[in-house]
Amino acid sequence: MTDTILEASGVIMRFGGLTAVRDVNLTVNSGEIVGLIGPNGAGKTTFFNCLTGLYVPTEGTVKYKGTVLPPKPHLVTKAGIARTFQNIRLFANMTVLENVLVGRHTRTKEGLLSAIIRGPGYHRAEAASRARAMELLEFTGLASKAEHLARNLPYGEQRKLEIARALASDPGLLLLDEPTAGMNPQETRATEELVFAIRDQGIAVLVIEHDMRFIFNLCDRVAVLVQGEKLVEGTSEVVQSDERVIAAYIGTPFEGAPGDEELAEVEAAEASAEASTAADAVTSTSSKEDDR
Ligand SMILES: Nc1ncnc2c1ncn2[C@@H]1O[C@H](COP(=O)(O)OP(=O)(O)OP(=O)(O)O)[C@@H](O)[C@H]1O
Repeated sequence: MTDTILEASGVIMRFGGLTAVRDVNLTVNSGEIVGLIGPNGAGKTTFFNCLTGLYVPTEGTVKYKGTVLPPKPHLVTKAGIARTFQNIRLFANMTVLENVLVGRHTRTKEGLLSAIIRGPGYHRAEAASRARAMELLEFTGLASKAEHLARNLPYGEQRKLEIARALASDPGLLLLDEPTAGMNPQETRATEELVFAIRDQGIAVLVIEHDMRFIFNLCDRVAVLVQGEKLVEGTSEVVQSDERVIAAYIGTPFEGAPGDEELAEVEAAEASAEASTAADAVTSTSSKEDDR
């Protein structure tokens, strides 16, 4: 039996006359990585915002582990859903470790009074939070940068730090909004590994991404939004070969379509093969001339 942890039913989000999300149903089961793709303006981020309490859907319900979520982001986090944002939202002048500690606050029970008095309970809780935060920095490969200011991290590591901070709330479901935006191919590959490792820790993942290779490698299931509506949903194999998806979004069949890097490699290999054929031709002509 599958264990559904997120269940969005009939979600509609209107902004005045514009309907950004149209009657979308989506589930995420425990242990799953689910992708949400679609062209720019399809409603993906708006849908995420409806799931995380940033927007109250005009219609529809969102349940996490069978309970309707409260329409407040911090309560949604407390319930067990964490997220990252399309545009990095770190505390730039805080250290890497402090950023993760901020993400931990929904899980610390110590109140304001305890923080002011700074009694033994406070110190114990703080030590436990630091230990957990360091564990997460180890997990995301940022431990050696714990004391660096967040703003001094390279871009790819800032994105990783956002993930570490989201994990600090001990979520059961992690929502990632374009986690590889602006990354080079190596960083993208490392992010893919990180998401698999997160899933292996028992955290389900729902991810928005424009990088189709990343999505199709990673996801157990992919849903496609077009103009606010869910057009198709299925396994990577089903979605990437669906004619409607190819027409509406991908443009050309995904299979075998090389990325820019691969294209450059192929062209370089062809150019070098042509050059060596030409060189062979010159050598063989001159050796024929020598033979005469
Ligand atoms: N707060 C808002 N007020 C009014 N319109 C909005 C608001 N947020 C989003 N929209 C509109 O809703 C539609 C869906 O936008 P959304 O950002 O959700 O798309 P998206 O699929 O995430 O796009 P992208 O891939 O470019 O991030 C767009 O037409 C957008 O202009």
